[in-house]
Amino acid sequence: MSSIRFPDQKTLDFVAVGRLCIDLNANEINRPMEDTVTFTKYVGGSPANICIGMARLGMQTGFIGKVADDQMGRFIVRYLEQNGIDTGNVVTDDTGAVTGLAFTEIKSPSDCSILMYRDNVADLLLKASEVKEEIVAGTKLLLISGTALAQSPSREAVFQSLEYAKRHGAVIAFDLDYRPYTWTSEEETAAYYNLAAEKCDILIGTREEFDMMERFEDNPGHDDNKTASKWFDYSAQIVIIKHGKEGSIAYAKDGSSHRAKSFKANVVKTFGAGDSYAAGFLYGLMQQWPIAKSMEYGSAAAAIVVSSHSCSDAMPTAEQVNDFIEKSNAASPN
Ligand SMILES: Nc1ncnc2c1ncn2[C@@H]1O[C@H](COP(=O)(O)OP(=O)(O)O)[C@@H](O)[C@H]1O
Ligand SMILES: O=C(O)C[C@@H](O)[C@H](O)C(=O)COP(=O)(O)O
Repeated sequence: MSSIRFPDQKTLDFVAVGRLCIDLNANEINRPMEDTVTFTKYVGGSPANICIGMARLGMQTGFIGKVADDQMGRFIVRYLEQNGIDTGNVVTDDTGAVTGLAFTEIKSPSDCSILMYRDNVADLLLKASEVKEEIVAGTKLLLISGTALAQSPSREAVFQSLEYAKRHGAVIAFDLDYRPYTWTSEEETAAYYNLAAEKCDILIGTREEFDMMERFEDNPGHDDNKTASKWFDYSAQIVIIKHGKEGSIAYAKDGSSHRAKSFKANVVKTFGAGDSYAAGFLYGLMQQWPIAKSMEYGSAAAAIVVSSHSCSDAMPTAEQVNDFIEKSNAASPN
């Protein structure tokens, strides 16, 4: 059994809070940005991608965020609605803020980077007073994402969501989603990440992201077990540390640990791996599957997304993930 108990009698399974942006993914792959001239537009932003992933897997979902009052903002809201995501708490900015853009550079299947345009973005202007208590009260699982902690007022909006989630018994997952360019100081970053993490039941991050959080601590060996153990003194029940293609390791409050390998994939680009992994893993936990099976599901969803051109639009359905796992296991048993 999964060690997490989700509340029942809620109208939504999953609500994410944070950024709604646009990804512009290079069409000409395997070359630098300087030589790239055309891009395909997708909805992006890590929490948006995870929410779309959960919706594709059949979960009842909703989003708390802010979009620009422009064509891009309307494109985002329309796409969420087409995917059955409740947009009742997606607020439209009225200050002239813009939509965040992420241009992706795909130099090779293993060498990808992102060029972010994030000055005066609408997503960081979500206010605490704009977070509706009823949407958080009505969900089994709330996901927060670290980038929304980078500035006020979005930072306070995240803490308000956490307060509502605690008040109404929602399980809270934190995808660390550390994007250095959004932050001004490493000390400030670590302080706010740690304050938020103390309140969360599930922490998911890469080794590098946890290293950033351990700025004030002593873990010179970057020991995963040491990293995870600390959080069990707070609210955490599961801590996952991701290691890219090397797979991931989960630690649970009951003292168990679980490793997941990555699946073989025809990798087009590396981004999107973490978001699809989070969606697949959280979906598994919500089915009350054991942690190891949920991790396998997340890894399979990630392999599907890294083999595709987009992040959001490539999020798989449960049927696609099941089929992928079956075929992969048949091709290379164990
Ligand atoms: N090249 C790859 N091939 C197949 N699966 C991958 C690859 N890279 C990552 N994954 C899967 O995605 C998961 C998350 O990837 P990771 O790179 O650690 O996260 P992030 O995208 O947040 O940096 C991994 O645990 C693995 O299962
Ligand atoms: O999060 C963003 O703003 C950009 C994403 O939409 C992007 O495509 C990406 O980087 C996904 O990140 P990952 O899943 O952590 O690899």
